[in-house]
Amino acid sequence: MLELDRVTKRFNGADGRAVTALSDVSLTIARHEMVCLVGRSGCGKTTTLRLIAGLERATHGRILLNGVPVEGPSAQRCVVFQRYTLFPWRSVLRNVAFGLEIQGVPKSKRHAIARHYLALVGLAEQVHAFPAQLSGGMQQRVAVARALATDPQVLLMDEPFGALDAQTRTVLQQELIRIWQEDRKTIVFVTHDIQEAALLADRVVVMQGPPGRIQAILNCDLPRPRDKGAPAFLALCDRIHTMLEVVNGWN
Ligand SMILES: Nc1ncnc2c1ncn2[C@@H]1O[C@H](COP(=O)(O)OP(=O)(O)OP(=O)(O)O)[C@@H](O)[C@H]1O
Repeated sequence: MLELDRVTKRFNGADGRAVTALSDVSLTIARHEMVCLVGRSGCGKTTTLRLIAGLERATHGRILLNGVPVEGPSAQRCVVFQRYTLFPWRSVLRNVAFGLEIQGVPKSKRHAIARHYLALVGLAEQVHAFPAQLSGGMQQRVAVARALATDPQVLLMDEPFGALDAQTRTVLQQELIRIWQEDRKTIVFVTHDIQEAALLADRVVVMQGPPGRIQAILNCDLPRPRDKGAPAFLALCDRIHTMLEVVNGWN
């Protein structure tokens, strides 16, 4: 469904020298797949997401969604960033309805859709609150609901739970799996957290860089829900850890 075909991305660095953020990266992602990108800071994970989102253009190579080249942002490819990027002056309901408003969906319909997704992320009671009245975890749920409300084919998540405490993070991971199983989106998820990758992914893509490259891909075929205490889960975490260690010299 989603194909990165020999993608290279260069930026002009602060010192005027070119930085190769990605070098010749190829990856094919199936419909309904959950793929996690892992790797040390600077290896090109965010750049990969931004290219898929159409927020950046590849220097070389192509990105195809259903065979059609990605040439700019689209409601079909929605990003959830690490920090909740809500409009502070809009209520929760109107934040979630924003993308639909842009698409010209009538008010009653867009509010009904927004309420549906807010209920899905457990915020049915908070529809009239403003972002500043919510906790960080709640704001991030709103961001997830907003991304889902426009029914994108691909959800791009850039460490969406990275700023949250461990307990809230666990709740949102479980919710994301539930929503993904119900909604069957294709998800590309960036994380630094090995447990998170093991919990979520169908495949873990290990990157190294700069220049960013894919060094290894690991299939995670444990049935869901995955039990973090189960020996098979711990073995999977260990395999991801070992791959990162081998690729990046982590320990
Ligand atoms: N707009 C930009 N201008 C110049 N260089 C950039 C730009 N965006 C990214 N880079 C460089 O490209 C490389 C990859 O950055 P990227 O943000 O994709 O890495 P990352 O793996 O997401 O890192 P992190 O885990 O720290 O978020 C880095 O060397 C970074 O400095």
